[in-house]
Amino acid sequence: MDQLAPVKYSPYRVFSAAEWARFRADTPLTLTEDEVARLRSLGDPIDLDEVARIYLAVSRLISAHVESSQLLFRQRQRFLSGNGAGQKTPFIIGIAGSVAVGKSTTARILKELLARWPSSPKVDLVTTDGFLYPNAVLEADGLMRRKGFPESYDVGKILRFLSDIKAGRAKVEAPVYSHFVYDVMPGKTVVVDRPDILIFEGLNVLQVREMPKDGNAIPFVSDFFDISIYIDAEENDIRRWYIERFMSLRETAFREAGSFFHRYSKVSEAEAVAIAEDLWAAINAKNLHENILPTRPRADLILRKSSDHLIDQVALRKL
Ligand SMILES: Nc1ncnc2c1ncn2[C@@H]1O[C@H](COP(=O)(O)OP(=O)(O)O)[C@@H](O)[C@H]1O
Ligand SMILES: CC(C)(COP(=O)(O)O)[C@@H](O)C(=O)NCCC(=O)O
Repeated sequence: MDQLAPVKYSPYRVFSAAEWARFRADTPLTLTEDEVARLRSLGDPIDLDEVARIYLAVSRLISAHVESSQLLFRQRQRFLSGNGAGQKTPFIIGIAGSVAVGKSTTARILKELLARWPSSPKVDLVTTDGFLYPNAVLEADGLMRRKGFPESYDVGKILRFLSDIKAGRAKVEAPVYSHFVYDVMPGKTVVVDRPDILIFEGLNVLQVREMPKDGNAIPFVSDFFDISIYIDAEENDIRRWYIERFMSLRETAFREAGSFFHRYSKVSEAEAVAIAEDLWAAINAKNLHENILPTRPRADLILRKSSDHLIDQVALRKL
């Protein structure tokens, strides 16, 4: 008897961008070209076509999840309180991926699109960089070249923040980071006040940790997510985007005296490229290999970019 051909099982169904675009169905395009221009990060070429091709279907899918979780919540409340009333808790979306892959643009576009759905008028966005330990602490612990690695974040603070949000608490504060000064801003916070959706974006949001031996399991950050997205691309492309962004910032933000990288606006172009390459290789690429890429299989949705920064493939978890 013939051997059965080995079947490759994957928890994902993979779509080309053109196939994925069809799931937009009749979702209206509610953003303008100017709004997209305002939302995109430095070096990201995203335009209205990309929003229509990829992001409308993503927002439609997420919105279906939001609506069904709101329905489930009301039904559950009928069991708990007898009348279906009660404070609904925010739907949380996690967005993960490498440094310089374009997470912030995706997060900002989704924030605007999702806020236009009737089920989720209030959408907040928080980035995990605010939860990094301040430079003074990282310096004292010898972790300045480990920024973005798991040990550089106050994970307890992240878990308390997300658990307050999920508990339905009003006016929960999140700390804020400045890329310009390259540090957490002392005393500066953003207030998250019972949104319909919270988007929580950062390198390490899908990370798992070792279980403590004492049997008291601590939750993972991703335990609080209702849906998660990983932004993916070839490492060589991400590296190039990182270096190009560094070189553009050298012409703009780094020129200002208060910028942490100000000194790099004064070195030669070749030296600046070498510095960016070193930051990429010694910190961000290492973190990508060790801590970020291994979390990709945990995402519900993977948006894969090609070398032009535009999404050419979408993988959706089947279950
Ligand atoms: N040194 C810097 N100075 C100013 N802005 C920066 C700097 N580095 C990154 N940014 C901006 O910070 C945001 C987050 O960047 P990053 O953490 O690399 O994630 P991503 O590129 O995936 O959004 C982006 O909008 C980027 O343009
Ligand atoms: C601040 C970051 C860790 C990103 O943080 P995130 O918002 O993803 O938590 C990253 O942009 C960074 O600064 N990495 C350190 C190496 C570098 O300067 O590129």
